Amino acid sequence: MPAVQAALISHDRLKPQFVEWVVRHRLALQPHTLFATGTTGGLIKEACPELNLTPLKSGPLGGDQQIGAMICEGNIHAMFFFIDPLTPMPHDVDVKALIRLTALYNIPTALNEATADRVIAGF
Ligand SMILES: O=C(CO)COP(=O)(O)O
Repeated sequence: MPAVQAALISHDRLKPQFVEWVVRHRLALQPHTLFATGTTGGLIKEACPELNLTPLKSGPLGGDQQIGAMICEGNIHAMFFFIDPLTPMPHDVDVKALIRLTALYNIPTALNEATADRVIAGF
């Protein structure tokens, strides 16, 4: 697959699982330009400093909306977002809006590990 710009995001409870997933797939991710919400991005940078990753704002502070704006502008081509379906979030509306935009713009979107494994297989 030609180089894509991908978004990497995880809610707190899934962050250990998500970072492990990124480490496992770092060779597949390496050629691509990656953007992440703030806390997720910081953890990925610690685990895989070789990745070309730009952290944005933390999700609750507008990071999901930043990713959504990039999708609208055609600058995100895939999203890996381990969502937590069991924890209420203050920025739930931002999460919903982001997922809506991935549907609207037909962006390959992985909301759990099983889907992420299949989407990354196409990279
Ligand atoms: O809350 C998030 C996505 O909704 C993730 O944000 P952080 O990566 O800053 O924790």
